[in-house]
Amino acid sequence: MGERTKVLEVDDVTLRFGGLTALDSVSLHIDEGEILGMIGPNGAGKTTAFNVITGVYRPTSGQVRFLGDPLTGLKRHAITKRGIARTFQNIRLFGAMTALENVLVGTDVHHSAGVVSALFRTPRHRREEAEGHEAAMELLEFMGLASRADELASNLPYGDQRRLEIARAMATGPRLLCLDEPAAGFNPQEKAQLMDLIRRVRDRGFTVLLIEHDMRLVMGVTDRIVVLEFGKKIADGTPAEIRDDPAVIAAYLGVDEDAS
Ligand SMILES: Nc1ncnc2c1ncn2[C@@H]1O[C@H](COP(=O)(O)OP(=O)(O)OP(=O)(O)O)[C@@H](O)[C@H]1O
Repeated sequence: MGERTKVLEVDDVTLRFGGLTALDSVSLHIDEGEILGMIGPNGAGKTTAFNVITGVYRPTSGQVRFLGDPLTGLKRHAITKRGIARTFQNIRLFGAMTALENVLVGTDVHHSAGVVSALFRTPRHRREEAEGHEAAMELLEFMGLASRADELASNLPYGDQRRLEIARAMATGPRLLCLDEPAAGFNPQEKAQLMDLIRRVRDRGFTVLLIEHDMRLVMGVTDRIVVLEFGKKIADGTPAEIRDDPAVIAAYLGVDEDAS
C-alpha cells in the first residue's frame, strides 16, 4: 500500500483572540477517505479549529494546507470551490426554497456557464441545469429525502433539515466534508441512523471531519480521533486508543493535570 493522500494538513496553528489562545500550536492531518472525529470538553477549541479549516478565521501563526496547497488567506467561497464543504451547528438552510432547490444551490458552485449564459438559456446552461437537477435528486434519494423534494425547507421536520444540510454540502462535490455536531438534538434512534448515514457517505468516497459531542457516536463511526483541551491537541489515535488514553480520561473528568 502506498502513502495515503493527505487531504488536509494543519501545521502548527495558533489562534489568539486578544489574550485568549483558542488554538495552541495544533498540528493534525486528515487522510483521504477517512472519517476523523474531533472531540474535547466545552471551550476546547473544536469550533475554532473548524473555522480555521473552513476559512472563517485566519490563524495567528501556522498554516493550513489542502491537497498540498496553502488555504491561508483564501476567501470562504474560494475554499468551497477548492473542495471543502461544511454544515453548521445551528442549521442554515434557505427556508423559503424547496429541499431540491437547497441542494441545487450546492451543485451550482462548479457550474461554468455564467450569468449571461443563464439569461439567454444557452444549450450549455440547459445541459448543466438538467445534470444538476439529476445529481440533486440522486442526493436527496441517498438521504432518504426524495419524497420531500418539493417541500419548503422550513416545513421539513428537524431531522430532515439536518440531513438536507448534509446533502447540500455534498452537492458541492467536496474532497472534505466537515460536519459540525450533526447529531445535535437527535434521539438515540436518529443518532444510530446518522452513524449509518455517515458511513455510507464515506463509502461514496467522501472524506469526513466530524465534530460531535456524543461520545458513542464518535467512537462508533470514526477511524481516528483528535482530542483538544484548552486549545492544545492532547491525543490523536483510533477510537480504542482514545478511550484508554489517561490524558483524555482526565480531560473529560475535569482533572487538572498540572495540579498534581
Ligand atoms: N470569536 C471569538 N472571540 C473570542 N473568544 C472566542 C471566540 N470564539 C471562541 N472563543 C473562545 O475560544 C475558546 C475555544 O472556543 P471554541 O468555541 O472553539 O470551543 P469548542 O471546543 O468548540 O467548545 P464547545 O464544545 O462549547 O462548542 C473558548 O474559550 C471560547 O470562549
